[in-house]
Amino acid sequence: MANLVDRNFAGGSIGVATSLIELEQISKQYGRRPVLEDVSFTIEKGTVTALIGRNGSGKSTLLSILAGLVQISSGKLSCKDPNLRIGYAPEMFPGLKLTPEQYLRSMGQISGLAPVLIEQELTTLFQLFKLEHFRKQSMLNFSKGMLQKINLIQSLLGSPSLLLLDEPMSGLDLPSMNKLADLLIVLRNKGTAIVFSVHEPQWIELLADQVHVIHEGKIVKSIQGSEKLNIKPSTYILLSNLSIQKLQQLKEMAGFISINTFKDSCNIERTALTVTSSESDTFLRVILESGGSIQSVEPRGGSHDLEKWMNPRS
Ligand SMILES: Nc1ncnc2c1ncn2[C@@H]1O[C@H](COP(=O)(O)OP(=O)(O)OP(=O)(O)O)[C@@H](O)[C@H]1O
Repeated sequence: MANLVDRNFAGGSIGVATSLIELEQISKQYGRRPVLEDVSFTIEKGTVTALIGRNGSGKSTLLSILAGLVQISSGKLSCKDPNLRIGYAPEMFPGLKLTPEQYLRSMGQISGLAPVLIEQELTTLFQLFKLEHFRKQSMLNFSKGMLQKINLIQSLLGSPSLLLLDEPMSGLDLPSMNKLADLLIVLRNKGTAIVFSVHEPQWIELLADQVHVIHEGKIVKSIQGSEKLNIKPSTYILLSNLSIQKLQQLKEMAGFISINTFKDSCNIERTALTVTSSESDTFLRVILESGGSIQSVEPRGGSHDLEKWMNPRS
């Protein structure tokens, strides 16, 4: 797995389109309650599909269905590749008593991987996610970000041909996010199909070949190719020392795009805030006036008009 990637490859796809999975009007109900309705799309080899939508819109349910863990109530799900190997990183990963090594070796063995291959891959992946020094420690005291890295490593073992990631950037610090993004681009260019749920627009822009917007269990918009995305500049603000109430206030301000709290390498809690560039001055003023500290402010490429997409009635 290379660490260096030409980011300009993002947004393209390789070779002739080969379908791995086709969903035709699938629906899912829990009891009488519809959670997904008439969802249809195809997953092609060597492409990245982003699922976006508000909390509770059905993204995790759709990923669990693709992972084969949840049965559909109606419709048709066809797997076109009899040798399809699926890697799945669910949204929640519990802290276990086991060490990362014990857990990941067991997961590799359960998936039928040879012990030698498991060791090779673990060495590479522990290095990539900077977890070499933690491989023999109990995961009970791991931070959210460390657990997320273990969750991701588990999904990557055995070079899956379909990688399903439920909010993969959640809890990661910025360097780890960038490394993961680089790795996903490498895998995509090698032919892996990736489907991920995401809230942060910068990852959609960087990674996605197509985007499905889910609202109340239905796909309300599908966008193919980054050139059709509605782009506007965004600003990434790294900050600390704000109360939960103040962070909530930021979320409700015009121009808010996404927020992610994580612990940095010195175990200090930081918050990464992405906002539209046109509103960034207002956010900076509110953060400082509320007693927060600002560590960095960076312009980001384009972001998408997620609010508009995710709220089709507005
Ligand atoms: N096992 C379950 N039993 C009953 N209802 C469920 C179950 N799993 C999910 N739901 C409901 O299905 C709906 C969709 O949930 P889902 O987790 O798929 O949404 P999501 O888009 O992934 O949300 P988030 O962004 O918060 O993770 C929610 O209303 C949720 O409460």
